[in-house]
Amino acid sequence: MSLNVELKSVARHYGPVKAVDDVSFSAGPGEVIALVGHNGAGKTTLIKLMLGLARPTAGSVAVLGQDPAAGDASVRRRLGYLPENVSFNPALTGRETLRFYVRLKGGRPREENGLLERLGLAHAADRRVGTYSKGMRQRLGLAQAMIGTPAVLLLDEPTTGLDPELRQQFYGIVREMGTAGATVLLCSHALNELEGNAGRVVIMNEGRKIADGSLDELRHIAQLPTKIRLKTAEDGAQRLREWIGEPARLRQINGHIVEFDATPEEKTAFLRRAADQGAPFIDLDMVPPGLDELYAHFLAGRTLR
Ligand SMILES: Nc1ncnc2c1ncn2[C@@H]1O[C@H](COP(=O)(O)OP(=O)(O)OP(=O)(O)O)[C@@H](O)[C@H]1O
Repeated sequence: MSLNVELKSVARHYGPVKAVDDVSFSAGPGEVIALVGHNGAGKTTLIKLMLGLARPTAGSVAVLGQDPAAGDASVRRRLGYLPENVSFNPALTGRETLRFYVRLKGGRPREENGLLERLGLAHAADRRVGTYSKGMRQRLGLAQAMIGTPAVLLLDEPTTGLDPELRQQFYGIVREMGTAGATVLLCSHALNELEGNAGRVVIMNEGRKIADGSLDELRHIAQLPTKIRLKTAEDGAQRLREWIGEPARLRQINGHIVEFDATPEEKTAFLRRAADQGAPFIDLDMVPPGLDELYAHFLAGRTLR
């Protein structure tokens, strides 16, 4: 598979601060990747390195096969970037703003109109940006990043200021971009919404990459327990408790719902036993560890490599 982004042992130091330290990372077409980490973990610096706005102190960065800091305009045109804090000239309309960026980036003539439509801003296209809500400005920022259908899209905290419905629309657009072959890197603190919207997660801590993989891969590495929640008939809780055994592990949620944590092996053994013996429950939910739990696990010091 060809790679759209390839970082090899990259470091970026600012005096004594190791903003990025020995990070290797590659991404191919169609990958939607969540880049997560505490404040100051090095996420924005990584994005700046990929944009060519910062040069590595050590190691190499290649985006679309080129050094992004070398100033090759053809590579820059194929990169889309939504900064953390978008700011536009409030006196220009949405359409004028986008038209300006389309020209700057060498986009298609009148490309702004399709983008305004796609981002749900057509109705406000001729209003001044100064009158836009935060969510509208954010969508205008995304439209700007999508000019020229970029092969690599770098989005820093893209859903800040968007309400839940707009967030869903936003992730719909991100999925479409990924399906069309773009590499999308989403930098965010909103772990719960990244789950299900990013196929791969990269966790940064103090400039270093401490985990990298799909949620399933990270779950496999972390070996965190799955929550098993069982529902019984109104009068069946006691019988279920006795059947499961190990009362100390059980959490009684209410009169007929019991929950416990199971390692991957215990989960399989439990399901086998339930199928063989006809367990006394009427419904079962299994909740695997979420990204927030995996994040906490990897930050606790168990590094991937
Ligand atoms: N131009 C700079 N000069 C000095 N230090 C810098 C510079 N840019 C970043 N840093 C430092 O490098 C570290 C990583 O910063 P970076 O902005 O990459 O983190 P981040 O993960 O994006 O954080 P946040 O989630 O708060 O945006 C921080 O300690 C920051 O203060």
